[in-house]
Amino acid sequence: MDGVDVLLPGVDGQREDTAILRGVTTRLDGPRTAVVGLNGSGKSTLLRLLNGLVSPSNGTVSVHGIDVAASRKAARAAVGFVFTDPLAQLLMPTPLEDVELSLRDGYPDSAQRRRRAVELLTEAGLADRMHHSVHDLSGGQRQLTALTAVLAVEPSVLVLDEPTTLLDLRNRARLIDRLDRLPQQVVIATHDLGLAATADRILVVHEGRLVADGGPELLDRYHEWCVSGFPGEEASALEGTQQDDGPGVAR
Ligand SMILES: Nc1ncnc2c1ncn2[C@@H]1O[C@H](COP(=O)(O)OP(=O)(O)OP(=O)(O)O)[C@@H](O)[C@H]1O
Repeated sequence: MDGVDVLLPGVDGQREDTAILRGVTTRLDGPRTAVVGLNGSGKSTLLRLLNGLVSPSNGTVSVHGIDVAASRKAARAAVGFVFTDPLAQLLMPTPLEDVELSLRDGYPDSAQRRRRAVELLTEAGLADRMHHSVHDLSGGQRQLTALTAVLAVEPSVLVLDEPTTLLDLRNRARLIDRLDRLPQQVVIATHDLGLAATADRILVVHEGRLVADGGPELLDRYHEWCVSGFPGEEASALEGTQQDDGPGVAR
């Protein structure tokens, strides 16, 4: 297991008896991985396998040597997950309380916990919103609050599902800069190809399969596939477009 951060050997991801992913075999060992694919291709399912939110119907998922299905609690501690919809994970009435909740194990002293929570929210640009109801925050402020609460527990892997959908350009740039400076391994599912381009590795998921794996240069090809059809797809939106599988195609 040395050097292996996240390993998915031959995983089939299943949700409520429906097979979504088929035979995904990969090892996510680089610092920044972006998962791209069309709507419904299986990106979120792939991400959810990493912390046991989805269980594989076949194969095993391990994160830093932890078998996710066997040790769900340990996997959830290791894998911080930021959902597309921040309200799905904000449990407390205000950002301050939510971040304090995340810090309860690491900071048993309430005054220290509060100081640390204020510090983290200030760093995230949320100093003037930390006492507001999370329901009164903008979508982007909620998303930044959720990210702050997840990072507060210092997970070793950070998984983000569509983290820029609610952000304005300034906060998007801030997020990209923040992710860039994080020590954690980061895995992102996104339709934001500018964000994906900041990753050192790109995985392309199509119809539940991992169809390509490569560096950021793969994004040009992915863009083309979105327009003209994926390798092996019979119907092509642009007739006569050459579909050269070439390097980078996983299968
Ligand atoms: N709980 C579920 N039960 C059955 N099918 C599901 C369930 N959740 C998702 N699916 C289906 O699994 C497929 C993949 O969904 P997933 O959310 O992984 O896609 P995605 O690539 O993240 O899509 P998007 O870009 O639209 O967010 C979709 O066809 C979806 O309808």
